[in-house]
Amino acid sequence: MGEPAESFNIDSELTVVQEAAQLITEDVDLDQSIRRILRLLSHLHGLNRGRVLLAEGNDPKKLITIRYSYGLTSEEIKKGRYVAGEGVTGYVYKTGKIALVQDIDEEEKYLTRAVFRNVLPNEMVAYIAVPIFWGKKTIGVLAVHRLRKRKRPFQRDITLLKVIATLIGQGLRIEEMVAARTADLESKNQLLINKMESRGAAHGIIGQSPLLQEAVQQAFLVAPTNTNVLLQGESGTGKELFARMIHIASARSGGAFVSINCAAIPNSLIESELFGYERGAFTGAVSTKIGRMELASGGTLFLDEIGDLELALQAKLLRVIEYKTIQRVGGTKDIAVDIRIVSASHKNLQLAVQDSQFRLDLFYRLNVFPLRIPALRERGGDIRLLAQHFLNKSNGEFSKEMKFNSDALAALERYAWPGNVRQLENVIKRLLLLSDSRLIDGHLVEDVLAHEISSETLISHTVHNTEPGASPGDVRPYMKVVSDEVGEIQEALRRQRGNKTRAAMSLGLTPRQLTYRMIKLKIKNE
Ligand SMILES: Nc1ncnc2c1ncn2[C@@H]1O[C@H](COP(=O)(O)OP(=O)(O)OP(=O)(O)O)[C@@H](O)[C@H]1O
Repeated sequence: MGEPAESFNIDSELTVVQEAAQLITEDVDLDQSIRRILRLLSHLHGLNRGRVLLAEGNDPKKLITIRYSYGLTSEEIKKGRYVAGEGVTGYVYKTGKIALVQDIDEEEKYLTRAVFRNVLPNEMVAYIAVPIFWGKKTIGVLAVHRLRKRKRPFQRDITLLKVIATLIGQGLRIEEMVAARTADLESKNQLLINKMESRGAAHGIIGQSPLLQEAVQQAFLVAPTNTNVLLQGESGTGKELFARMIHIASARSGGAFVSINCAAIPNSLIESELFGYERGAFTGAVSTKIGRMELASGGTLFLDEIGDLELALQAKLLRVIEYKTIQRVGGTKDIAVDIRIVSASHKNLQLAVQDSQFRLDLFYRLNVFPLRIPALRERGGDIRLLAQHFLNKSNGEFSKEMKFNSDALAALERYAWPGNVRQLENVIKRLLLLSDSRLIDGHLVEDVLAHEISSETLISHTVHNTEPGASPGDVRPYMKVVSDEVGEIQEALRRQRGNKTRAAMSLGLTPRQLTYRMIKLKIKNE
């Protein structure tokens, strides 16, 4: 690169600053603008091979790379990567101080990494690097070469470069804000379109993916009939939301929606919960209690985790379906009930039937209309919509105004979500609380997801322990067909250092379900 005529009067400095300010504030293409500024610095002031190095978001490795340059080859650009503290450029990035190397051949810290020495003029060459700030934080470095022999004082170059670095910092900030705003508006837009177009959205079911929309359509198809529905899907996929939607969209919506989780209540208590009891039926039954079946009469009974219901109770449930009557525990009177049953299971009930764990006749009665709720990993585009939905929700809850940048949404989309929508909601809350800027970026998302239990472990777990032919979505990961459940729970507790909530999550259980299983299997949390 030829050196320009020596021109260092104040006018040419003002020209550069003025042009730079104009380019940064007016030009939409920041790429072009920064390159033109670097070109001006070279042509008017002999500040050559200008480069702007930037960190990638909140990169924990603090690596900076050349993002914009003038007069560098693509090979040189590729080589220009520095960890914070490395060489002169890394030093400026790490400390936020200015560096002036009067003779690069004499400076030990100068790495000669991006540009080989023989490419530069065969005379004394200087290197100046100034930090680029974003508020008080150093986000990058602006660096140039110049001939040592030029008469222009270094101090003037440094002052000029500091002003230019400030302008570039502002430009980057504006660009980031515009990008975040655009990403934010785009995903809000999508969410609104979804809410307008999807029938499920009126019931809080967010998602546009074909598999989810198909499930929603089927749910609306079956809702007005009196048919029993069996919802199958992994934990946290939204089975309860579907059950409620079916109830509300049915002619029974004036009646109650009563739900019971068969896995969360000990079998010894389920019977009295479902059927109620008469006063004096057992010690402690001081007054008559109406059971959930009676409460659900005229409405819908949601039996969650039906696969966990023990065989004796399965027989009683079958009787209710057949005769449409119940007897309270300790009672003799038949009480007529008019209930529609929507049941749900993460287990493959057909396999449970084969294993004689579930009655075939009851299975047929419940499975009149099977509805499979897809796992989140099968619902690609829905992750963005759901993430935005939960971000809006959490912003309201915590009085914040956080946004995702596009990297954050892409990182959320790459993850396989073994815990499905429930896990996604938890992760979004955590991101909102952990982010120290209003913009949630991809690195923070990756950090938080790295602490989630690996989906591969869960999925391979699922597949290994499933009978051939069963789809992974049908079996909850923690539920092995041949299971060492005690060992598995102990291991999860050990890994989570005794934290039951986290251990439950890693097993795909709710904390209540875990507590119940621990009591049932006599597991102590040591
Ligand atoms: N499509 C969706 N749109 C919005 N929120 C959803 C959706 N699916 C699930 N959720 C939310 O995710 C959480 C888990 O959903 P839900 O309890 O219905 O799942 P589930 O399949 O019944 O889980 P489990 O099998 O563990 O009982 C709830 O907070 C629910 O509101």
